[in-house]
Amino acid sequence: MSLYYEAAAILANADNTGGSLKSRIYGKKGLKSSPAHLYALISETTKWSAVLKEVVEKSGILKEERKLTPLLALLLSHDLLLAKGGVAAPKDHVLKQAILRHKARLSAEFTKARLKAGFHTAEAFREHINAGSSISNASGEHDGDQTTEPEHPRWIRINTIKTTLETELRTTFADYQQMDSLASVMRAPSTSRRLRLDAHIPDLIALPPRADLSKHRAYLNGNIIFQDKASCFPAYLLSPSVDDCDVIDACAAPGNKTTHLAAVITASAASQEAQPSSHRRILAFERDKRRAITLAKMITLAGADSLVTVKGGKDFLTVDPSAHDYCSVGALLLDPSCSGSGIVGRDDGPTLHLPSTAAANPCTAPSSRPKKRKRKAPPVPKAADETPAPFSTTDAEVEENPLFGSSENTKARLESLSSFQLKLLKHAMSFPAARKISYSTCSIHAEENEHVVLSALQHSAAVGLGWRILRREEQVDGMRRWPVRGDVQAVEALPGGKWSGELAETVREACIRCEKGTGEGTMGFFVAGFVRDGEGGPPAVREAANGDQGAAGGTSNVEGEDEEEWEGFSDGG
Ligand SMILES: C[S@@+](CC[C@H](N)C(=O)[O-])C[C@H]1O[C@@H](n2cnc3c(N)ncnc32)[C@H](O)[C@@H]1O
Repeated sequence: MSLYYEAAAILANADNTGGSLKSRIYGKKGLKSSPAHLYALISETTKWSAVLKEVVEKSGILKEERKLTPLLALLLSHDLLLAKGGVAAPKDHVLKQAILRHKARLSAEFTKARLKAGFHTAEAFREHINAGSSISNASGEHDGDQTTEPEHPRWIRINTIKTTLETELRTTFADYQQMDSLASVMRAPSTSRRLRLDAHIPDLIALPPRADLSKHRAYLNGNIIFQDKASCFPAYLLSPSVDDCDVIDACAAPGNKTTHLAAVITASAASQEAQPSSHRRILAFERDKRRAITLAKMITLAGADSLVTVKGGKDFLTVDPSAHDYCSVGALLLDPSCSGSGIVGRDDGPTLHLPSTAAANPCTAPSSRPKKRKRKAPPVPKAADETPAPFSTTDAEVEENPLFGSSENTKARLESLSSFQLKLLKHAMSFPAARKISYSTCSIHAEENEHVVLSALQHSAAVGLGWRILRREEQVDGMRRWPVRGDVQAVEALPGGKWSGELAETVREACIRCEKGTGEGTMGFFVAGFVRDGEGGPPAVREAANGDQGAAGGTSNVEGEDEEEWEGFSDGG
């Protein structure tokens, strides 16, 4: 029986493997247990670990059972108390016997913990923990659906390709009350009928945290799309006009920003009485073939097929900007793979709470059992009271956390990501007719954000081509009004940088940041816009194009394919 030993070893992560829990389990060679079983056991145990820690400590079993490490005790007590099939081991197995000896005591402590948390039934307790809620408001202070801390709202983008805000307010949200403040929505129970029209992004609404519309017809038919507010910034900031002709989404899957772009373009064409689909295209690149399939499905669901051409399995960096097909590309949206450090629920996902070996049942005598162990127990990770568990199990699609590991790993990873991101940005700048670019990440790290922007701005090719930052006062209304701007220290701290004074302030003001965990209800995010002034532009270039026009500056970085891997889609939903 290796399940519990294998699960403990994975949790301990002694070899410091990077990546999400899922990728670490499924990528591990030579496992005896089923990866699915391991994953379920570890994630469920982690979810319950705050409760189980207390149960294990109060029962005093760690003092009595020398075969049990804190990790094994957590995993086994989880299965004993909560798994349908109980402990998954033959009845004479040493671990099963060790935990079963204390079944009555553990069950009693578990019931005490439930009652202390204010739940009169096991089902209610289970629901509470499954909803990702903590037990910090225990001790009888449990307040039902009402939460005390602001949570992340459920952001809904109205898909204006298929419907309108007014129509949805009249139908899908007919029985909802429009609130004056986001706070009153963020603090409301998930089932409450409250909404808030967003103050910055058109056609975006906030619903209470965890509001579940996933089975609603409006969601299933693509009239509404779940998309974090911050994730709506890039397409809105870019706001390509009819004059911008074709638009590239360089890193498109799963397609939140592509479909938003399509909606923005459709709206701008309607306001200018132009026909979007007859002249304009969105070219959506996605180098991962599997993810390109998801992208295509999302585009169809959003009703954007006539506008979007999916370039599935195609690496944007290998595209020749001077090729005839791209001569009318006037705007590019770049939302490359990043560390994902801004994603809500990534670093603050389920935390593993380890029972302390020092905690003993005051009624239990210290163990006199022999110390000899047949099997070397896996090393014990730091208790999560000090350090969060190195993974998040919040989103099936967002499954890499490349920054897990030592600080050297983090530094190296950030360097590799930012050099990939810069390469992508410089490549985008080399499209001959391009006049607008938006660059975004769901990272909170300056290395992936302000530093990439500044490095691009001071790159000779960008300077030669006339690229500059899109200043705050030039931005679309909602972005201009958004209060959180670039980080001053990040701007001034660019290694080897010359950014200070007025110039630095202009760039800092131009950069847009979102912070997670604030009353704004966004994830951590960064976006900046670039523009190029001057003559030319897509229609003129298109007319003049003869298929062999060279890319000015020739910065198409196709050499040395980037080693960067898929880090997960940026939106967390
Ligand atoms: C952060 S996600 C994009 C999320 C997307 N913009 C959205 O809003 O739904 C980055 C995506 O870019 C893809 N990607 C990374 N490098 C690429 C490249 N060089 N060319 C094309 N796609 C790339 C990844 O496979 C991944 O699907």
